[in-house]
Amino acid sequence: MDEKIKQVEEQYLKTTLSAMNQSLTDTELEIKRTNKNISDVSKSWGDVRLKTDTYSGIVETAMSVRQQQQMLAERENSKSRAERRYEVLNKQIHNPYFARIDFSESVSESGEPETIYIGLGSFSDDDNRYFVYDWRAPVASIYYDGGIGPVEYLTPDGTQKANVTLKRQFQIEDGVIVTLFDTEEAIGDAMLMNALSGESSTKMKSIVTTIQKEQNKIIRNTSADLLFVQGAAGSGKTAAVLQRVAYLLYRYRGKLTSGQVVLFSPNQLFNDYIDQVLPELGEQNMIQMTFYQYASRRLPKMSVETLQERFELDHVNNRLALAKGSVDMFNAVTNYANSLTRQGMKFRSIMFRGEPFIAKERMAEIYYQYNENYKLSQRLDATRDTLMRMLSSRIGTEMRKDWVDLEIENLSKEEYDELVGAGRVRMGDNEENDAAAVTRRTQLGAGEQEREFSSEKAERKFLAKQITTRALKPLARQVRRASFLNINAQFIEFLHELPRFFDLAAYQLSEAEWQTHVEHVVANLKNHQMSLADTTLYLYLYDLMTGKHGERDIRFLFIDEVQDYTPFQLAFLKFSFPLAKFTVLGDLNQAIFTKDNAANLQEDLASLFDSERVDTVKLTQTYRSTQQITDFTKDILLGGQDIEAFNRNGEKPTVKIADNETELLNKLRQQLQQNAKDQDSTAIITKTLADAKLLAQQLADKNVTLIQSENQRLALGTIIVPSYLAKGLEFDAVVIWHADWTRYAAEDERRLLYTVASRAMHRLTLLAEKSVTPLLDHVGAERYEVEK
Ligand SMILES: Nc1ncnc2c1ncn2[C@@H]1O[C@H](COP(=O)(O)OP(=O)(O)OP(=O)(O)O)[C@@H](O)[C@H]1O
Repeated sequence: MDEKIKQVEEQYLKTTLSAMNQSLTDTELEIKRTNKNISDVSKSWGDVRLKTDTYSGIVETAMSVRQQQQMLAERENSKSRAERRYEVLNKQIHNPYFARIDFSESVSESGEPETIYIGLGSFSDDDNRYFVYDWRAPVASIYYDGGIGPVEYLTPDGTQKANVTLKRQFQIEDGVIVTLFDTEEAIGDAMLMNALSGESSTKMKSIVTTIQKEQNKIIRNTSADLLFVQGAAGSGKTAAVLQRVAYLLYRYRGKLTSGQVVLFSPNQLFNDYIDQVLPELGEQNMIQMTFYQYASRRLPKMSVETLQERFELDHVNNRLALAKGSVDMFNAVTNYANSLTRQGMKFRSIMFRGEPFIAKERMAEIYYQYNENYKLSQRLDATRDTLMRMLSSRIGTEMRKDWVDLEIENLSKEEYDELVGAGRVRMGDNEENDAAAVTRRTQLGAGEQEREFSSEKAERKFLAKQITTRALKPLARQVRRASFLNINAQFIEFLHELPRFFDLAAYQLSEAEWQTHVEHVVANLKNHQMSLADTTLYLYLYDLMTGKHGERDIRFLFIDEVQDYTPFQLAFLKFSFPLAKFTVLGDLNQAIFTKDNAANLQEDLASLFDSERVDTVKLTQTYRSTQQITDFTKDILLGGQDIEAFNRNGEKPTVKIADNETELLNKLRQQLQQNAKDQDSTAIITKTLADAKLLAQQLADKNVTLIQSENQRLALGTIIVPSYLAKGLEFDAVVIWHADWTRYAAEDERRLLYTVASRAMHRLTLLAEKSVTPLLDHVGAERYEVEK
């Protein structure tokens, strides 16, 4: 690189850093100043004069307290703004920008090009001179989208044309330019290569400096209601989508908070893996959860099938699984619920002291007394109101009953005092002594008081009312929570009635087969156990019965590993987050739970949205693994043509074969030693949890961490992890344990083998007993080494 260019850039960096330093000093002063202001305001509390003798005095006091509070809040606010700015600047100053582009705004324009620098955040001085632009600013899109020459980029006001004359990339460390080079491509391969050759860690990193053109499309899409991202393992779906969250928070700043963005992730371990990316980009994390957490949280009394159970034990026949996970089934539930506006809602009597207080038959009469046009939610609200009124009107009769007399006679002194409110100290009376508390106490009058009754009869009446009201309280709660709806019975009835609403034959199911399955579901339900499919069905029915409208505050919803969701689950999520724009990421080749059933997922999902507002982006280039590993893993698949390896070289994958398990274990030990020597973090991936546990015992002498639950943390070094928990993660080196016919034989395990093998970044080893898995049948012999 020309020495002169270097000098110019060093000068610019110097100017930027000095402006940043100035701003840092100013901000520090501002923090100190607001700190002082805050302490001044706090001190001036003493000046608040308490005038509490007259009404106007109280009002005056309250106003003055209010004013002080407001002042304090404003100062605190500007303090936290300044503190945040200080924090950001402190980070920026080490690495203020990573790129420069020169461009003229109109393609035909021949004037002086504009120069902008792009960094993690924008920076301008007091005169509003922009030294650095945020990577999310519209104009920064040019950097990611193309090379030199004419480009277009989207601004909130429409498409803008520009002519790019220079693209320069920087690596700045601790305020010093380490490298800089000009490029004509979108993002120079050198920079990407540099990013990809590093070692893995237990935390994913942001890709802001090397976002690829296709990824940029995903990140900046604001028009689609459903953005479907389909891409091979390691093609940067997750990486792009996290940048997208950061982008959206910037694009809609002031209108969108991270609490309005939800990400559904494959497991908790993965949540832990990605939770540093947004903070690294200077944003707060969004809400992250798994579908299991979302569903099971709502059914605390049920034991909902876990990830492991779903993977290892849930083998209901495939036609059943397909039927239950279908959009047809979703529609069947909707239609069934609609039929309940006319008849068939199931109720539970509200019980009191062992007797029906309001019998279920009476409840049905009330529920169906409203006219036909009432929707389920309106019917429920009206029924609730009526039941509440019935409860209140029953207090009068109930309080004359014998049980009430008996309770009054048996009242202890404490219970009596409690009921009449004698000696009760009002909240806060003895706790605070600030101006607000004093004002409140003055307004409320004296705290402690004895209650006196005019006669014994009045006392009895008072007590009886208190006791009855207290006893009926749980019933009122039941009414409010609609627990008089018998959801379990309704769910079971729906299953039995299904043939009226669903074409079983379309899924090659006979009615007898279905009813047998229903018996099985009912038996499980009695033991408080539910499969994930049934849980979703149950919750949807429940929401329809109770007229829930979903969480309307959520604006963006992301689903990672969407191929492991059923169309039913997705339709349910659409129903539950009705105002959210969806971004879903998936790779049908990694469908390890839903297997072949995932084939029509994209169509099914798209059918839930306005077709005009569905966009699809396909990523074919993979970044995670070396060329050798990608070429090997894509051949495991039958249709892997769409996967392009990134040109990063490494060793070929190795298959190591042993005659028995003891020998296999020896080979594993040797491999671990080798990997440790090369400073690779290794994941030994087993098929099942049982395998992982056994192996952990066998390797007890080694420093290995067994990951057996998704609630654990990833550890550096060597880990043992069952296949279904390795989803979405990556490791320097991967060893597939028992890559032989004992674990990977059936055709439907092809995707599983691909999924686990594609976790490797630099080194992949398959350990097999006797012979390697037949699922390598399409992998050319030249793609891997064999060691016997
Ligand atoms: N533009 C990029 N620049 C640098 N690294 C990238 C880029 N895109 C992706 N990567 C890296 O490639 C690896 C794989 O990316 P990611 O995990 O997002 O892929 P994925 O498509 O979600 O994979 P999978 O389907 O296997 O979970 C990560 O280490 C990520 O940081």
